Amino acid sequence: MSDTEIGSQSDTVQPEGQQNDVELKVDGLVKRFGGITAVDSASFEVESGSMTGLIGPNGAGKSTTFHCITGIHRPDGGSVRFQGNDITGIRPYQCADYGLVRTFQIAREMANMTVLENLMLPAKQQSGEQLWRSVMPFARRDVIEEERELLERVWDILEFFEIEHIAEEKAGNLSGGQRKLLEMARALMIEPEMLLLDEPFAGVNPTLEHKLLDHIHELREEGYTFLIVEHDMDLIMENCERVIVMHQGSVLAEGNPETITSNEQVIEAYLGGDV
Ligand SMILES: Nc1ncnc2c1ncn2[C@@H]1O[C@H](COP(=O)(O)OP(=O)(O)OP(=O)(O)O)[C@@H](O)[C@H]1O
Repeated sequence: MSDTEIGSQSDTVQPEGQQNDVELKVDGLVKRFGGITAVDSASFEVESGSMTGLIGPNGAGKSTTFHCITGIHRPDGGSVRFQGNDITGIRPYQCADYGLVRTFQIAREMANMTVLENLMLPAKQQSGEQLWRSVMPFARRDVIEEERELLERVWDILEFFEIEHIAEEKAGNLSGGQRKLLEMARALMIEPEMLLLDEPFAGVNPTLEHKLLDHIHELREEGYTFLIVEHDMDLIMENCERVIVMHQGSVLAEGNPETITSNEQVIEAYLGGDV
């Protein structure tokens, strides 16, 4: 284990050249909003331990697909399987039980909480901490031990993201880039196996963007799986080994960056002929 290793994912790292397992399988996914078919029979797979980019022009259905996978929207058709489990129509709060988590913008009500408090919260919700546990004397030792472990994890994650110095800062006072780091740190508190990142670099300055990318690569080497929606095409092509292109609700192409950038349909539909 490296000093910065914060998860228990290292066991799942695939030796080079070995066929990876499928982590996420989306099959014939459909989501309609009234007369609009936002996701139109989209099918794709994400390999375990991979860094996969999901790209496509505005309105292609990327966010809706994310929402369907993580239970924010209930799909109208198709299925979603995660590590072989059928999670179609899952509730958002159930995702963490499966080890699947997506980053969320820091909600307004969290802005008044410190970075530390923001990190404590998801793990507490996750462990299902209940009031009775803290008032029953026989449970107190457990609670204290749990709190201690939780704080240890919080500080490990703060160190990993190099944001210990802002631990006591209110989330609302952070810069855009620091917020993105906090969003990812919060997701990691849930101890996921796969992270879905929706535009993780939006509004992030180049220095922090590099830092964030380094962290993602480091986590990926530990065995975490990433599916990233991002508008910055170059960034996806340089950092993801696999790219899925959505267009008008469906998957137009899938493959490594080289294949995608030379795919005629992609060039026509998405890149406007300018690769
Ligand atoms: N809640 C909703 N109600 C009605 N239509 C919606 C809703 N959410 C998305 N849509 C529509 O579904 C289509 C797909 O939208 P979606 O946000 O998934 O695309 P996207 O690829 O993420 O786009 P962008 O890159 O611009 O964020 C669009 O036509 C959008 O207007």
